[in-house]
Amino acid sequence: AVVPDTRETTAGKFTVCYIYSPDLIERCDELHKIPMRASMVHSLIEAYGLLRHMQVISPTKATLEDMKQFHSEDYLNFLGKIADEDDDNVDEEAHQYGLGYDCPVYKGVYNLACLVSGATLKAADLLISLQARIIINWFGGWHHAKRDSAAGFCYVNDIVMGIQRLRQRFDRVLYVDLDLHHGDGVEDAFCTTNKVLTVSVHKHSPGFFPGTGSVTDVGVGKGKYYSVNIPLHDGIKDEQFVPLVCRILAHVKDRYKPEVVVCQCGADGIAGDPMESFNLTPVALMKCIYLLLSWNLPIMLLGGGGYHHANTARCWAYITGGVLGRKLACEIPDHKFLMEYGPDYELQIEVGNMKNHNSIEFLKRVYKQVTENISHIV
Ligand SMILES: CN(c1ccc(C(=O)NO)cc1)S(=O)(=O)c1ccc(-c2ccccn2)s1
Ligand SMILES: [Zn+2]
Repeated sequence: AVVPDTRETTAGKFTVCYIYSPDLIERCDELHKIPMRASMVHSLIEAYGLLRHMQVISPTKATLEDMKQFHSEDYLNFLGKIADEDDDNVDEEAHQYGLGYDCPVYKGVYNLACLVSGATLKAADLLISLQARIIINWFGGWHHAKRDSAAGFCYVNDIVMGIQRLRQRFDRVLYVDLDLHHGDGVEDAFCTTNKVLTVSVHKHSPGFFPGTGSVTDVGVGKGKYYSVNIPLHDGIKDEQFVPLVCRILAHVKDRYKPEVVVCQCGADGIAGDPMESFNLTPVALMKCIYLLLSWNLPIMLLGGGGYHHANTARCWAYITGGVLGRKLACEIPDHKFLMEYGPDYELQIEVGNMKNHNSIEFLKRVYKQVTENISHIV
């Protein structure tokens, strides 16, 4: 595996920036589906002593103007209205903006939107200003949110805003989505342009959220063939996932010659996740990220899904250590959330024994279709 050098950059002492602020963590801890996950991720990275090897950058809140670059004013005004307690007819309108079940209405949601968007915009600004080559933001990666609605636990699409910001300085942006779910919100935002190439590898099965992202979904108009989808079935393991994804990414790199990379590293495909779909270990994500790092392009790593909180923290701490070229102890270090890592208290995640529904023939067919699509990239 290629490990990036940690030589000093021209601009500063550190090659790797880590986006963090207590306020950002507290807001993310309030997220309905992943309570306290943000604190667990940050605490484990801190407990492994990794913060001293990175430049820790506190994000600024996105303004309404910033968020209007992607989201509709109506939607943002509605999120703002929720913040005002006295407005009780919020519930009727809520559903038209995708708020309700999966994205519950709650008072702090506008503040969350500003912080989460600001964090990824800050990451983009750091890459644009050449202040660092690798930016880590485990509190972003909300890939389902649409221009005028929340979706799939995502209230705002920080990734789309970050990519739009990167486009002010870079001509061709590559977006890679390693989350279990199709990165539909990001693909939708850029499916008509050849200036952003989106690659999403995900579970694609009847009735599985969000249902989009088939291999024939290639983008439209000028964006045709600049949306790449790698649909998979339940049970895929590292040994099949890594060569498939890395070979496809290598083809994309050769054809598209991206200038900057954004990678969503959702951990809900890791064995043991309540989504019970893929059977990956963090090593699979790490190997895909090492390939991206080996290209020596400016890159932003984002979080995303991950519903086994301890495994998600294990995964992103492991990736953070890998990016820094530092080996992490197998034993989870003592820290505030140590008890969550029982009974083995180890960093490593054992692969599960679920059935693998991805036959060799199926994977060969997907690979053939995807590389056929990519061959049209000019
Ligand atoms: C809204 N859904 C999403 C949306 C996005 C994600 C995601 O992680 N996207 O990256 C996950 C579930 S959903 O309908 O599939 C589910 C809601 C609740 C689910 C659940 C809850 C507990 C255990 C297993 N699944 S899945
Ligand atoms: Zn997901």
